[in-house]
Amino acid sequence: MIYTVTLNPSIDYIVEVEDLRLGGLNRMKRDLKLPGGKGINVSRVLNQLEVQNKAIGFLGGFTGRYIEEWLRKESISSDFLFVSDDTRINIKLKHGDETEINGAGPVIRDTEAEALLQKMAVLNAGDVVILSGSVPPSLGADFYDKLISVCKESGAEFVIDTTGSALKKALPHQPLLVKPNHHELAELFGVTIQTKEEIITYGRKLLEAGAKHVLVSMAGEGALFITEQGVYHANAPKGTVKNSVGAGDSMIAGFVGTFSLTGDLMEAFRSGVASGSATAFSDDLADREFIEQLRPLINISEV
Ligand SMILES: Nc1ncnc2c1ncn2[C@@H]1O[C@H](COP(=O)(O)OP(=O)(O)OP(=O)(O)O)[C@@H](O)[C@H]1O
Ligand SMILES: O=P(O)(O)OC[C@@]1(O)O[C@H](CO)[C@@H](O)[C@@H]1O
Repeated sequence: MIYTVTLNPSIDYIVEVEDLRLGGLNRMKRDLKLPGGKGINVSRVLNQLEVQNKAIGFLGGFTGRYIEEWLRKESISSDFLFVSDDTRINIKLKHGDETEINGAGPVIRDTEAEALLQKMAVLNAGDVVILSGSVPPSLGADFYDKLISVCKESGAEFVIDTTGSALKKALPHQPLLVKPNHHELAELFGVTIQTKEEIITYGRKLLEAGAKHVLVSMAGEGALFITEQGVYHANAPKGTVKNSVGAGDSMIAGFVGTFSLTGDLMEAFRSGVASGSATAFSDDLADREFIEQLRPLINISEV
């Protein structure tokens, strides 16, 4: 079974304005509320790919109920822990460019945190746990360490999609996959990255530190896949970007979902890129039909 863990879900409030006037009254041209949070996005795309999975994490308040109801309507299996504070609302402002304003997240009490760890007792060897996104500040920076320990004790594999020291600390525990974008990779090492060669150099360092597979996404430039066997590049198809929020999560869903169904790394890579691009070219996350349409357009070559 694949589990996605979203410690800090959100309603993504997508707001489009014609011309952003800071300090003035702006009227929305269009707005849209979507369930969000990285693990939830991964679950929604896995569901499109008909890969069985369960979404877990914390939800709270009216915003949490909105997300729970949405997931129920999409028949996404979930087992969230309900907390007393409200799940956050993240603003995604489209004004020619994309500006994001993400909330810090609700207060999670110690008893609630403990109860989530208890839920993880269902894990078995062979399961894959996808740990994605930020950690609400009240949980403490080491909460991912605790979740990783639970995964390791049960023999489950884990994927981690986060940044900074939480990602660094996870590497020696041999995550099945890490997927920084090229900016996050540069930030992780405190460098600026200009070329594909530099991405490969720093991507390899993640392998050396323990990751089993490394995907470095580069938005419209596609992605690099770095493994013990070699380094591969995939192009991204061309299209009109509608909403790139969740493109990275879709890529993880495509990769992990296809890898779990086929065990084929190159097909998983292809599926990851097709899913990421299908989301970038959609208002909401990618649907199955669009992912299938883009899949043949992805060319993979060894670097
Ligand atoms: N402009 C684009 N054109 C085509 N494909 C795109 C574009 N942006 C994203 N993608 C696809 O999605 C994948 C992941 O995108 P990106 O590198 O932006 O990840 P990310 O920064 O983690 O995304 P996000 O944080 O917005 O979810 C890319 O490798 C590519 O396949
Ligand atoms: O604040 P975090 O947890 O880092 O990121 C949260 C978030 O920006 O990530 C998703 C897209 O990847 C959105 O659905 C959501 O709003």
